[in-house]
Amino acid sequence: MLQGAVGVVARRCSLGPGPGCGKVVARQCCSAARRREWVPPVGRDSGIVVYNSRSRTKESLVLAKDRVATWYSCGPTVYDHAHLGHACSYVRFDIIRRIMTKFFGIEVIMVMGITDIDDKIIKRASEMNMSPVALARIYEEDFKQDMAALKVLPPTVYMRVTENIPQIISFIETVIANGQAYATSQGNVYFDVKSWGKRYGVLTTVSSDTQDEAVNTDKRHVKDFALWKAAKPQELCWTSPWGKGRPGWHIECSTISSAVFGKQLDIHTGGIDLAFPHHENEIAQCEVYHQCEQWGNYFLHSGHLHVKGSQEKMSKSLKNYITVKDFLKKFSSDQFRMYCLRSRYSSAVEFSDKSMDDAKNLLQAISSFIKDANAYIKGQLISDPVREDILWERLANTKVTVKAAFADDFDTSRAVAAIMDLIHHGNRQLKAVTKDAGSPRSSVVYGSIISYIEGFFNALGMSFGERQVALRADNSTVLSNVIDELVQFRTKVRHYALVLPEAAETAQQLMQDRRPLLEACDSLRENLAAFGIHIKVRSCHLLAHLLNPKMKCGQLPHDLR
Ligand SMILES: Nc1ncnc2c1ncn2[C@@H]1O[C@H](COP(=O)(O)OP(=O)(O)OP(=O)(O)O)[C@@H](O)[C@H]1O
Ligand SMILES: [Zn+2]
Repeated sequence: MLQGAVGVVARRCSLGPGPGCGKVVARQCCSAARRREWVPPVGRDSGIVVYNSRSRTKESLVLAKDRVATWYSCGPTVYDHAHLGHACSYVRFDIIRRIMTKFFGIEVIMVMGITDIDDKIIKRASEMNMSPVALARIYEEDFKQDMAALKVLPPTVYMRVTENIPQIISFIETVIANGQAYATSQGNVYFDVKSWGKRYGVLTTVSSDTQDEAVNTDKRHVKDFALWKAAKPQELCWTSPWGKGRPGWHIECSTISSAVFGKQLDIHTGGIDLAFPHHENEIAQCEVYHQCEQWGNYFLHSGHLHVKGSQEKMSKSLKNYITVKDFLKKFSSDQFRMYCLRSRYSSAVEFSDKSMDDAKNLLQAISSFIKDANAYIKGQLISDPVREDILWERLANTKVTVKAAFADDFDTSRAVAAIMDLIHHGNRQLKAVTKDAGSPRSSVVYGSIISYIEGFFNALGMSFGERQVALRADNSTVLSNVIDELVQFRTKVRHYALVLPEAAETAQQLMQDRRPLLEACDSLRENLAAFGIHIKVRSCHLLAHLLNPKMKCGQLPHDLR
């Protein structure tokens, strides 16, 4: 594994002279008025330079904890099949994640939020005459399957919005208590953008200074955005201090990220369309909630995938999309990955048959080189003598170029070009001849080249040659999600069965009534254990307390011991 240069980073404020500036800094050196400037975090330099949308320039990626990156990724809104635009964004970030892990030794802890309640979900569900939650579950599962088919590594955890409503409500309460949001008589809660002032507009140049009174709405100002939306009649909703309703879009990600990582977040990613307003609003909310100066140190945005000749991104609403499933009927995930590798993650890309042909041809060239080199090593391909010294040097240079390209904002196209150049030289030396002159074979250098090239592509989520692994990801992902659902269902049933009233007599009776539920949970746990699935039960003391603060462990139902 190649390791990036690391060192403790204690930096000078980049803002130049000013009160308190110019010395070795933590973040607080800059006045609020100039706060839109990004301040390098204190931590360890990863050895990678990234384009940071927060500072709008390339910066050294400094991680708060040595070789550990906390990463929040905005996930999909699950109301339809994923298309190639989504695939492009998630595959590109998957490549980045793999580069960080495999080439720079960084452990990535990634959280992805799943938007499983929103206007589009509600609309589609009503068209299909089903509940929004059921619809969302179907497309969430579908998304996970598509990602597995594209060999995108799952995040460390997926977090659904609907499973974090109490956390979202309490987050909003804090933003209100900190004076930056207001509830209206109609049961909506808005972020007060105007009074956030110059702090608004971190990622894009937008002004909060609008005099406009909002029309036909209960907002104070046009730019104010919803943290909580009052429910329309018949809509799925949750009870809140502001009445029945549901969360706004931006608050979901702020809450979920904060619930897992607190106020420390190294990397935040999403497609470029999310920079404004979504990420801008997430930043505002989190900085109010955490009362901090800089939430989210690095914002990385992927460029859009366009259909050739179109200015518009591939999108469901524009109906100009190809679903991942349809695409994979014609092409392989390796071919799509190669298509993605050929441009930098942040640039816009055109999708066309020609671009897929180019990706296919490159893969073909790599495969045929690996085949030839293998044949040469085995003595099935006879060649004139090889200049080994040149090849060893080429190989060493390629490794240096690849590492440098990756360290430069994950320049995958330069890295692939370096590999293709190595292949070009490898091929040039393999001059097939019909007559074996008995000269010694240069097996080791070709073996090393193959091993490096295969290692390179495997590290990026692809596979080549004889060692190609048949993926059975689809089934295993479905199974693992089914298990998740089952375990969650069991947890809910147990929690329900364990909540008892204070009055001892009623509690005893209810405990008797609910015993079958707990026994069923118990036997499910035992039965799953037979398949190697172990559900951990919470400690006896905690459960004892839940059940009845006075009850002793031995008195607990079987499942709780
Ligand atoms: N054409 C595209 N190219 C690249 N990334 C895209 C494209 N379309 C969506 N994304 C990204 O996919 C991720 C999930 O997006 P989301 O589920 O919100 O889809 P969406 O933007 O609603 O899609 P659509 O516009 O098709 O309705 C986001 O990070 C978004 O930026
Ligand atoms: Zn988000």
